Amino acid sequence: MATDFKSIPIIDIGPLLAKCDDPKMGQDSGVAQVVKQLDQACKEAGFFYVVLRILFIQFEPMKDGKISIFCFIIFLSVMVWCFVIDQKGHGIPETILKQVKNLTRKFFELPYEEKLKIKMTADSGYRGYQRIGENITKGVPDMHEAIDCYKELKPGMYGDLGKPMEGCNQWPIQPTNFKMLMEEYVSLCTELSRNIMRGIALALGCSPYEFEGERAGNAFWVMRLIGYPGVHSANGSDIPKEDIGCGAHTDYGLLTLVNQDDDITALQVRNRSGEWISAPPVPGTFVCNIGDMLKIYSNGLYESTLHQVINSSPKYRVCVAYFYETNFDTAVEPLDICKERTTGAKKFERAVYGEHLVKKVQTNFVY
Ligand SMILES: NC(=[NH2+])NCCC[C@H](N)C(=O)O
Ligand SMILES: O=C(O)CCC(=O)C(=O)O
Ligand SMILES: [Fe+2]
Repeated sequence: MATDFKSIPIIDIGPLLAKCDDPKMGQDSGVAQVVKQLDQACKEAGFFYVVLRILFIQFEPMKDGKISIFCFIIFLSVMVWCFVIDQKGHGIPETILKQVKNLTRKFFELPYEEKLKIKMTADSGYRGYQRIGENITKGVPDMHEAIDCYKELKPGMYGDLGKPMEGCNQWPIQPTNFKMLMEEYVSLCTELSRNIMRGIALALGCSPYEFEGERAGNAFWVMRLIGYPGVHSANGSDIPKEDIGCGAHTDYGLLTLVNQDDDITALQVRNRSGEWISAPPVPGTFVCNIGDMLKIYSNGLYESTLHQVINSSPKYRVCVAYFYETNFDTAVEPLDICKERTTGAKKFERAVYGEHLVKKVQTNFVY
């Protein structure tokens, strides 16, 4: 149900995060405002940015060179207060967003043989390193390399359903502290996603906990550390050859958090008339988008929007995408309240998340 959006909205979710553990959060006016913005963004684009903390870009009283001591003291106190809030762990500090991308870049800079030490195979549960062109989208090899990680599935945990994804993540020894940082990052993203999903649940007219318990109380997750080579002019030609870094696709679960490089615009989102709208980097934010399971739950009120990646810059682009999903074995069907809000009829058949994932993974990689 996407519209002809021309840009992707930016939402400051601070007020939602401040109240997200209060069962009465739905009655808070700050939360209500965030929920309204989430609802609109999910209906119109299926994509939005979340700002984790308000940044002071410009201090107004300093603009014309005049500044009173009083204003300056207020300014300093606000800065100190923001610092304290940050230390309390509301939101994810921008330094961690950067570190995760830096370590990812360092890994991709290693020699190919080194990267192959954690090579992905079907036997590794599709966990590990995939070379450029190994991931296939709609029959075409994607011009990216990546490390794919998934929440660990113990042998037999979900019977035959889980079998193809069973395995442990493969972490490189170099760069050092890789595993530790990435695991910390996953737990921060999991918590943040759960909280954003509380806002989305309210936006759909549900209880804030609609996507917990049986549905996503034991949320499965996926993380992809991705590198897209830059373009180079071929044989002295002035026209650089543009490759598709990642072909048009939708994401599979509930909500994706994209932590992209700060200086390259490459991610594009398709609107209703088929135009590709850029999602340029906004430092300190995540680009969030809706996955196939949320499209089903919402009976199409929210869509899992098609997107693709084209890196037409000469620079190598790094992106870390975290995917928050339902429980692995959850059978997803349109929620009653969402059927009422749409045509009344059920637009999608029930789907088991794990089956959907396995089908996708087995067509993405042909081993
Ligand atoms: N898990 C992902 N989101 N992978 C990226 C999407 C590309 C994948 N080959 C697909 O067709 O879906
Ligand atoms: O690189 C990006 O910006 C997005 C990657 C993506 O869409 C994906 O891995 O699903
Ligand atoms: Fe995606």
